[in-house]
Amino acid sequence: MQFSTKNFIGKGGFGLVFNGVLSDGSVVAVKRILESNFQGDVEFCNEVEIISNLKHRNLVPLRGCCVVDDDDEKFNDRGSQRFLVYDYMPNGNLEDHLFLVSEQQKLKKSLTWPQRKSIILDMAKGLAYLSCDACVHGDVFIV
Ligand SMILES: Nc1ncnc2c1ncn2[C@@H]1O[C@H](COP(=O)(O)OP(=O)(O)OP(=O)(O)O)[C@@H](O)[C@H]1O
Repeated sequence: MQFSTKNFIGKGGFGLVFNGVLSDGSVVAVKRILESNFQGDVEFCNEVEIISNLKHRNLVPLRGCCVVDDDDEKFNDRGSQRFLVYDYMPNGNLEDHLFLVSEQQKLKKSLTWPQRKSIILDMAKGLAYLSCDACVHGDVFIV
């Protein structure tokens, strides 16, 4: 399965993220998992099912997943490609808003302290919801 580079949004620790549109017209972010050979397809789908049932206003909704068998283009030792499909968040990532690194970003107004406090409280509410549901996030860092 190929994605056009013009739809590339960003890269994270686990894969590349592309912009896409579903048949119902909704805009999504599709993450192509690059390093997924630590678990099998069944475990992967089970975990995705659990996560897709989590609903909270401060968590990006996971719409679903896709596992494609592809022997020609191996992405892991099982020969399958894995994709996670999320609602598309149009305002960019939080790190860029917090740190305004690029020249283009520096032209924007930096977040005020009350805005930053509100963001961190919202993050804490999202994490509290996850911990109540006995999920381990494992990908939140304090910098
Ligand atoms: N749902 C989304 N909507 C819009 N853009 C997204 C979405 N998810 C990810 N992105 C973009 O893709 C980039 C990579 O996201 P990803 O979740 O893979 O990694 P990360 O969380 O930024 O980093 P890491 O996985 O290393 O912790 C993000 O920085 C963001 O710009």
